[in-house]
Amino acid sequence: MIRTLLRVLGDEHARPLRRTVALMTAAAVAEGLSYALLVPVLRALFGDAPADAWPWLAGFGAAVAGYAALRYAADLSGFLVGTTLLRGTYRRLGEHLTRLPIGWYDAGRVGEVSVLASRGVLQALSVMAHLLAPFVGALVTPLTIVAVMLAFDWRLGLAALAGVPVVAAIQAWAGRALAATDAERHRRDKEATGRVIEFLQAQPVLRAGGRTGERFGLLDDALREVQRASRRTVLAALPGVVGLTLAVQAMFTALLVLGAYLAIGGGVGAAELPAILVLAARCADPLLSLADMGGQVRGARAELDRLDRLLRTEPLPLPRVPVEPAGHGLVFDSVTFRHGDRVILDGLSLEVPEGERLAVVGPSGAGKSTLLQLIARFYDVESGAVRVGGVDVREIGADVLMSKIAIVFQDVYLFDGTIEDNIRLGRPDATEAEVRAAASAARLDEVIARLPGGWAAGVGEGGALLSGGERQRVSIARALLKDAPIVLLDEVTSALDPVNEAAVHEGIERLMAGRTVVMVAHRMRTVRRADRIAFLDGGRVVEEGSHDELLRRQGRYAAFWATALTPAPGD
Ligand SMILES: Nc1ncnc2c1ncn2[C@@H]1O[C@H](COP(=O)(O)OP(=O)(O)OP(=O)(O)O)[C@@H](O)[C@H]1O
Repeated sequence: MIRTLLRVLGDEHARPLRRTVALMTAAAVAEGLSYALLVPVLRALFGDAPADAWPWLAGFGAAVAGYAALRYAADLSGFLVGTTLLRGTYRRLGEHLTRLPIGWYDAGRVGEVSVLASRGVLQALSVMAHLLAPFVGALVTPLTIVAVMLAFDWRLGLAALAGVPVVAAIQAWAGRALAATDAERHRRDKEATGRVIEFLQAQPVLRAGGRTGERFGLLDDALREVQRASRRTVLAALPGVVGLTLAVQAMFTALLVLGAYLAIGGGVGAAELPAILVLAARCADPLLSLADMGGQVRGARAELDRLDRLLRTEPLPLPRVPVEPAGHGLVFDSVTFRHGDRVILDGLSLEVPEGERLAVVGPSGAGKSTLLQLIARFYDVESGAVRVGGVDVREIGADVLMSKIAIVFQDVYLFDGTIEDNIRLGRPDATEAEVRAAASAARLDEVIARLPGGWAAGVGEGGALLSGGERQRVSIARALLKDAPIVLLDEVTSALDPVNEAAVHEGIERLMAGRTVVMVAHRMRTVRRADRIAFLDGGRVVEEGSHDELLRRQGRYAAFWATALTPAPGD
């Protein structure tokens, strides 16, 4: 477990962690030894010269004080290391998540990562802060006591030692029995969290469709399954707990009988027997707590394994020697890309010279958005290459690549802060005047003037307090502020009212000026702004040219607009 912990956290934490475990072990040994001194103390007290007990009592006091100091140092170190590790783990997890391909983030992952990041990491690392010291104590203190018993009377010592494999076997058996139910409970937990997130996010759709009750039923079922799985886990843990309790009591009874037998035969002094029984009782307590702690340690270990698996998911490989792109032209060179088994782009080749505006048109699902995502390296291609400024995007440093690209997506996500905070994300070191200029260029002034708090008004989680068009304008201002030479636009005006649409178009026109642009277009008005159009279908570019050229050709592009512009019956 310590090895997994170190793999998860990195070697820089190895020394403090090892020091903490060493302190905990020393404290546990000191505890065992302090109990052991009871034997000579009692022997002297009940012997011929009770005054001989004084030095032993002083030794006992010193041992207890030593144990207390070591325990304090071990607990403090465990707590400090635990909190440092917690911070380090969150940072490591955060950094790793930002490097994973966007394609990794499917719906199931959201639930999984939420559970892991909230409860999982805490549970895994609480072991360090709260559980490791008692756990080490529960193992090491009884072993020390057994060693001392061996020194006093080998027969009683051997009898106590015989219990060690029994306890270990019961612990291992209980662990195996629980592993399956633990995994099932975790799976149910993840499912339920996914359902909760879906239920919350889909509220507008559910209410509009009158399906709230139905989906709540599914959520309720998932929560009931969690409850059942938890009950199964508790039931599966029961034989282990009862087995351990019985084994420890049986050991204690056996020691009592053996001790009495030896005392009657004169093999053990009458004063030593109670002392040895006190030691045996001190052995039993921590062993019994093992059953309880074992479950928590196992749970923490399972979380740690999950964290380890997540951290070992391959991020997009970073270039060993990053190359600086020379210019801002774009090239797709025989690019093939799949989502799972499905080929989305099939040997696609395309060129966008620096400063040109290319519109990508095609039927739904043709891979238009995927094309944009490959330029920003949200995924790596299967074969071929995407080049920016003549350099394969895999050879460009991630920061450099992202600094060259501004993206305006269909779905705009705003963070719960002010409009200014959200625009500033485009370039955090921009001056206030620059942020305001970007806001004006995206025609956000009128939106800000309407908001009760003006510039200081919050936009709500996900930008919920703004309309769709207003959110689009914020994302355009963000892109304007970024002032990147390449602009990627995923059709942004599909569902806007005329006022918002005009404002958004105006912002976009400023955003595109003098830059290399690739825009996914569903509207004729957007397409006509492009220098060139690529019509995508079946994973390839099937037609390429200007709007007028392609219309004259009377091919797929012309047919596409003819269908798109034909009013539906009843319109
Ligand atoms: N993360 C994903 N996992 C699996 N398949 C995906 C994923 N993202 C997209 N796809 C599939 O890839 C195909 C291309 O998607 P893409 O979004 O690029 O199409 P598009 O041409 O932009 O479509 P639209 O015009 O409808 O937005 C679609 O069939 C989609 O179902």
